Amino acid sequence: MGCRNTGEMGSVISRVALWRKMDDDDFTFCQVSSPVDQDGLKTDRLVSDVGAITIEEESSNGRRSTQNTGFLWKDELPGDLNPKKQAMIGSLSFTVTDTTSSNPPRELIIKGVSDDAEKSGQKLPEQKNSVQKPTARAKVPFEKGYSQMEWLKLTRSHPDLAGLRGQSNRRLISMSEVKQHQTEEQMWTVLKGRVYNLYPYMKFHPGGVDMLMKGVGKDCTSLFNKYHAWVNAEFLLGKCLVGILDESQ
Ligand code: HEM
Repeated sequence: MGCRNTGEMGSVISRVALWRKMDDDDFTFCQVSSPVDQDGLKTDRLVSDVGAITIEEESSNGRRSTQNTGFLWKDELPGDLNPKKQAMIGSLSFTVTDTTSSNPPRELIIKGVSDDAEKSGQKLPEQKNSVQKPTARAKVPFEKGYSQMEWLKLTRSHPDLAGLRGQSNRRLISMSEVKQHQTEEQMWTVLKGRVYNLYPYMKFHPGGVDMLMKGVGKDCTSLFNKYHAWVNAEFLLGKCLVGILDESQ
């Protein structure tokens, strides 16, 4: 593997590529092609534009503006006392909300103004994106021995977490049958069209037993998605699969 230097590096910022030689684990720095010639993009122009973007913060009681200071945050007051931070990056300006601060809520505003529009004094509409403070998550400390790691270990070692006793887990199951399984050891739920026995997972659920109990005997898909759509339940509960929901009934 090698590298080429095709262009003259006229701009202040030179582009450097890190290449790893596959054969000897050695690392080499070298310049890569000129900003214009490879993909037709005038990247040196972009770099200089970036150097002129404005980042400014707007508080609920008004906006301050500061000069182009290059690609830097400008803090005129120390720490949280400073309601404004600003940096210039060409014709773009950013307003950033600090949702963790105890100050009154501020909004995130990202606006882009073209050089031409700026020069002609023409004002373009601002784009406002409100940033929502996430709701506090109800952390439930897990009991010793009931971490997700322990759960994964159990799924690998337990022969029948679903309680199938030899039955197939591809069987079609009606909703009324799901409702009947709300007993000790058989706590069925429907999640994304599949029927699971939640009983073995109860004490491992990071959201707590009470929360998971809300899903027993019914389709918990919407509750599940409300709290953690990103959780890979198919993987976590794979060994608890009892069957497939029969949606025709
Ligand atoms: C049906 C299968 C379910 C599985 C496999 C499951 C799995 C999980 C996992 C892995 C987490 C940790 C997520 C994280 O830290 O990012 C979690 C948290 C949580 N789950 Fe579930 N869950 C299920 C159902 C439910 C249901 C039905 C509810 C509500 C009724 C619920 C409520 C919660 C809550 C409130 C948390 C937050 C706990 C925290 O932030 O520490 N879960 N769940």
